[in-house]
Amino acid sequence: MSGDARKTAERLAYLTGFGNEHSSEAVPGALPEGRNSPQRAPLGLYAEQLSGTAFTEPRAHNRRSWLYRIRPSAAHPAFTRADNGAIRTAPFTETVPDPNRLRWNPLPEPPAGTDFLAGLWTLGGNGDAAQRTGVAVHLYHADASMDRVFSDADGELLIVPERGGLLLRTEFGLLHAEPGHVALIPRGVRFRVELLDETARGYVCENYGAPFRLPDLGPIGANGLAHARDFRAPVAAYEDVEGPVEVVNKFCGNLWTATYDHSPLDVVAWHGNHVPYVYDLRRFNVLGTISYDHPDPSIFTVLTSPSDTPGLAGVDFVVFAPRWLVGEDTFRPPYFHRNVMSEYMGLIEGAYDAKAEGFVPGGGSLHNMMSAHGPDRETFDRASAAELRPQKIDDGLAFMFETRWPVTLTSQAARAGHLQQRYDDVWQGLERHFRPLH
Ligand SMILES: O=C(O)Cc1cc(O)ccc1O
Ligand SMILES: [Fe+2]
Repeated sequence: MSGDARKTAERLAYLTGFGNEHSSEAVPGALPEGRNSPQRAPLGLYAEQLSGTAFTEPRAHNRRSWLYRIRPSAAHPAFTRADNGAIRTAPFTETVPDPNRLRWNPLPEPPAGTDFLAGLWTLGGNGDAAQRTGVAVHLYHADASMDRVFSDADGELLIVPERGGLLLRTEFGLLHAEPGHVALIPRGVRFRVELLDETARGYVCENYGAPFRLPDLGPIGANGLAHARDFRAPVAAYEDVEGPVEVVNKFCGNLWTATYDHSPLDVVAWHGNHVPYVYDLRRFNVLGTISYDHPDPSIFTVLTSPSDTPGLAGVDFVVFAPRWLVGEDTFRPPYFHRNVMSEYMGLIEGAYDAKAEGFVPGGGSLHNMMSAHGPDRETFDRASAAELRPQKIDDGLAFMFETRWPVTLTSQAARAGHLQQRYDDVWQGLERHFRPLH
């Protein structure tokens, strides 16, 4: 934690727009004009392409950036295996998939000196990182800034801070994320997390699949949900540091480490669309009913990672943001349901309208494929009797990672002391009210 880091974070400039062909140079003239790879790159820099999608993927989904750096990334010593800590990767085989409704309290305090990487704790996931399908759900709890640099070859990282601001120093420049924002680090991008407060806590969706993109809007029209212009990418900023820097690389489930003789955050200029970004969830344009019934929460999708079946996401990132409820003759909280998709939910702030108690900021719930869930008894009773005036829900910020495949727990999540033992009880006492007319 440092006051300087906070000042730096609060003064950052950004490039705006989702998926744009951005370009940025920290030193004038560092970006070549009219070509990507001139015979000699400007200012004695090395040109390097970073591909987040195959060269040949459709233009609309293609992600790549060109980086102009002090040393080429190739100039590094061999990686050797490092301890994986509490990080686990798909395929998840430590436990059998569990059909029960599950809920956790927040992660316990980390040992002093725990950085973001050491503080990552995997709850579970699905798919297979090496096949580039599925997700992992992680939580983190850290109390120290990273000295080392991390990159994840297995997937992109959607970081959802719940407590404590973060300064993300990336190859592309700096990003600032506070609770209520999300930050995305694309596959393979090197970064370091500095804490802006005493501790930092939150959630991470590691997406092995297709990069998150904005959902199509269909009949909604050209505007609404998350607006492309609200996504902020960094401007180029580089470290010119000679000297030992530990670089940790997550590859097919294992951490590997190498000590470089320079900082790999040495990109002086870049252009492209495979870039990190931050987004303030409070900018989400929440749409919902203005007549009756509770819309499906797909209406709250911020970002989606499509799978190979149209309409069936590898994972959707969904936010339950402050909004008005005005539905007439409508049970307004989330309905009872069973879903082919699997739902991991977390809470960034306040409360969630389907749960009166027990679902707390920093905690999470898992409602796996077809598991029956919905409002707890207290919420059901209250909402069934409520007077249906226009009502503002403005005391909470919850989110969901909704995935097409069941989430299998790690053994640490299945055995965790912070796993709630009696979650099923929230649906106890939902009495029968059935009264046949004769
Ligand atoms: O609370 C949940 O389970 C998430 C959810 C919210 C909602 O508004 C409708 C369906 C749904 O799965
Ligand atoms: Fe649900």
